[in-house]
Amino acid sequence: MIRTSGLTRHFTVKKQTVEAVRGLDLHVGKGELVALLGPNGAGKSTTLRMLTTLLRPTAGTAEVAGHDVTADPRAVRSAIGYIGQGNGAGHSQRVRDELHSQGRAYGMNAAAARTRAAELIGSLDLEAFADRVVSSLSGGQRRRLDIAMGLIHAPELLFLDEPSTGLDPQNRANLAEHVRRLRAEHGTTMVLTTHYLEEADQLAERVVVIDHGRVIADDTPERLKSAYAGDRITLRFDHDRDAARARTCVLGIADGAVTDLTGATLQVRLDGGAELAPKLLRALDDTLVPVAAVEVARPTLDDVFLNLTGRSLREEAATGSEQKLEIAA
Ligand SMILES: Nc1ncnc2c1ncn2[C@@H]1O[C@H](COP(=O)(O)OP(=O)(O)OP(=O)(O)O)[C@@H](O)[C@H]1O
Repeated sequence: MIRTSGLTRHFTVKKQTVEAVRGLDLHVGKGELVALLGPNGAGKSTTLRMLTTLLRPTAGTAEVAGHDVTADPRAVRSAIGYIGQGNGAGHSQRVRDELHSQGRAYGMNAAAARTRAAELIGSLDLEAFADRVVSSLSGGQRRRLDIAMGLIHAPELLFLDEPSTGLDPQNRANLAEHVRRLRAEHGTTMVLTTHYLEEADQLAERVVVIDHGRVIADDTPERLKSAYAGDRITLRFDHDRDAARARTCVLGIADGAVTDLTGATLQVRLDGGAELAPKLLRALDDTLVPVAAVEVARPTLDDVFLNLTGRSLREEAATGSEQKLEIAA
């Protein structure tokens, strides 16, 4: 469905070159559900914009739904759906009519467009404002309308750029449900970008981790976690010196463990943490180091990102949204 080779995009800003996407090789097969995961500015949207023909690559090639994005952008566009970050919907029409017009623009007949619009209004929970004009909707309501607009012609390949941004947890769950249904009922191939770790983890079968315009990992969430991040055991003590002694003890018995000591808290990363935790606690007990609390956590995709880059995606996402709020204010 998608095959890129050395896909590259540069921007020139005030005589400086920004290398937004650097030599991306990506292959997405029919029916796959792939998440592009990465921090703000990693190059996810630029990649999507090239694949959907909104932006010309600086170098490299991309074939989408059997057509070259540069040589045959029209054919690409008619085969795909795209739900962007901005809102594609106009302002003066009612929600229901907007959806209907979008269906007609994709060549659906009036009856089919109306039926499909009604279906999406129901499944994306748009009923309460289906007869209001678009300009009167809140940000979250517009987001849901954008999503319905992208789904109207039931495309075989759907791109979603940060689909859940601006949605409350309830609507995020509705969207996830809708995405799953599209897969199950129509075998729709989907590529979405996100910096919600949980979304990538729960929804995608394959996660492509992007950082500074390059793919740094590409696999199922489970395999990424087992390859790049061990379980995390957090041990808390009453005194800093106990934590330091515990670290020596841990390193003595857990081969390959990575430890992080902060005051009276010791974090230990290792494979098979759940099985090793009782052994660790027994060893600490034997060496008379009293443990105040212990917690074992399975790795997350954030641990994967942290291991690959030394940075936390969660923190970067938080900083990014703060920046956005400052700009908005
Ligand atoms: N039109 C543009 N002009 C100049 N620079 C751009 C343009 N679009 C993107 N960039 C830059 O390219 C880089 C990649 O941006 P991109 O929007 O693709 O990242 P992203 O991973 O989608 O981030 P986010 O999660 O914040 O949407 C960033 O440094 C960004 O500032």
